[in-house]
Amino acid sequence: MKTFQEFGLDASVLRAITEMGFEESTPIQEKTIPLAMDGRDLIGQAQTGTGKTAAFGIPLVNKINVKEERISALIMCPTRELAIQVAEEIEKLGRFKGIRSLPIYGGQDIVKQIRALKKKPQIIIGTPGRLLDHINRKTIKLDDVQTVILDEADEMLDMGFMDDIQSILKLVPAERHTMLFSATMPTNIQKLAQQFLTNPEHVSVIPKQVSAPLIEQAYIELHEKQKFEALSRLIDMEAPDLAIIFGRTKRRVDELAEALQKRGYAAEGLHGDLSQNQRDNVMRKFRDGSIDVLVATDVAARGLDVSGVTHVINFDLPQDPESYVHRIGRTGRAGKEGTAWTFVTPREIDHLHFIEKVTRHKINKKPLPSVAEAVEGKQKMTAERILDMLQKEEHSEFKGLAIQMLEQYDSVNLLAAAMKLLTGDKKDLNIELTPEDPIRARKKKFDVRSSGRRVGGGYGSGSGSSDRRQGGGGYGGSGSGSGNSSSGGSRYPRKDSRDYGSNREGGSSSTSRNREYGSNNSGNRDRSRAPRKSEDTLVNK
Ligand SMILES: Nc1ncnc2c1ncn2[C@@H]1O[C@H](COP(=O)(O)OP(=O)(O)OP(=O)(O)O)[C@@H](O)[C@H]1O
Ligand SMILES: [Mg+2]
Repeated sequence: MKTFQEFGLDASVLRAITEMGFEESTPIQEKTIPLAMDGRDLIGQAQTGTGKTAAFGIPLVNKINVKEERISALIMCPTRELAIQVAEEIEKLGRFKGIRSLPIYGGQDIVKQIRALKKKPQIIIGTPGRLLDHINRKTIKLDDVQTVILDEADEMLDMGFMDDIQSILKLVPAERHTMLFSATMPTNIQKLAQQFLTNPEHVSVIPKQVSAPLIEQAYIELHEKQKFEALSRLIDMEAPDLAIIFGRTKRRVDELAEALQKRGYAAEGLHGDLSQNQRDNVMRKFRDGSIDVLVATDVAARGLDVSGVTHVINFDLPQDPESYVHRIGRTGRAGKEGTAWTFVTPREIDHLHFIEKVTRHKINKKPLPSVAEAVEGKQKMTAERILDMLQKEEHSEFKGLAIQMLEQYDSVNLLAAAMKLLTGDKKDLNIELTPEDPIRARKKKFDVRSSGRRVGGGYGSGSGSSDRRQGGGGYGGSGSGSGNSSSGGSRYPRKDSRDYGSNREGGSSSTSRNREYGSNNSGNRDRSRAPRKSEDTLVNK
């Protein structure tokens, strides 16, 4: 791997990279940075957690002229959380150079944003809907934009942002540098690239396995009713530093977060029905460790990067392999190890095997954790906490008392009693969650063709039987020929059960919302735009 010194970057950018603790470039960075520094348009594809943000962030920050008082770069992201996260990374990269960047997303006070825009940021990181709001209000002008980056482009299109993205791109001067990053390369992404990129270089760093290799994957077969008990035991047994638990619906997430709190875990829920403030708060707490369990819908599956997530638990099986890959990709990031557990009810086993097949990764079956294992895990945790305290030497005020007690009592008994107190008893509350329907593979519908398009193809797997009618320039089975309009019936409705609608920015522009939700003719998108009831009733049954 190349060191960052070898790219010929600005000293201030190098300093920022060093301060961020990056020593070597990741494969996607090694490939994209030189191309981007040459001003080449590019399409980038790489596994989760491999540094795609810095892959475009570094050359971008390197190139920006800090004297510029107008917006010279625009980054588009699908969700608010991602806009904030990407903005933070850009901010870090640009710190010593003095670059001004600003995230712009729906749900945040627009007046505040307008005020912040007056500080003349050079880089705007935004979600398409809210960006368009500002453009219409003339509070954002794109006349001087020289670089455009689309992050998680496939997700943006799946969320129905195609029209918005096109409107925005049409307003950016044609002479510009454009980079597009996407996990998959379905036809609509290829079309978008054709329309808006100039002779792009395809950069894909796709190993054989779809998911990051550092993630250990396991599943537990159980009944819906056993799930919560199993989860508590699993958390106790594994003692995660930080864990993300995925639930299928918003209701599920709310109930689960509350149930975990009742049991004494520091958990909170994250889904699209929360206000922006609430969402920011939850993410802040999770990042700073004041909660260690984040319960989320798929809203948190894409792109989110929280360091120290050691465990991902799929409380409910994800709807499709792609979602599985993104969910588990929240751990095992940046060269660290992680563990992913998935709960599967007996009726969902076929679907799990389908996920294994498409991701080409074996998911090992594990038994339900026993009470003994849970207890042992908790005890170990307590011992670790004590040793930790010992090392920090912050316990001197107790020493006097300890000496006194040791004169009267046996040391082993004393310590055991203290440990029991510290471990605490799990409150044995009876927790009942509303059951979710199982996901089942529709043998016919989950055919290789649709899977090849979404995942196999997207990750360049090109599994032998996938439909390759359109060849799909270098992306294996990507060109399955199921464009939006033709895909309608045969594609499985991957979004229907997701926390989806309100993940979009709650922008103030009703016009753009109408456009986003209403008048597009893609069967797939229309269905996913259905009212929230669809969350609770899986179409995929
Ligand atoms: N060269 C590097 N060395 C060490 N850490 C890095 C390097 N580049 C990026 N990172 C860190 O790796 C983590 C993952 O990066 P990032 O979020 O950009 O991944 P990603 O490829 O966009 O993943 P996803 O597909 O999930 O969006 C971040 O915390 C980032 O700071
Ligand atoms: Mg990313």
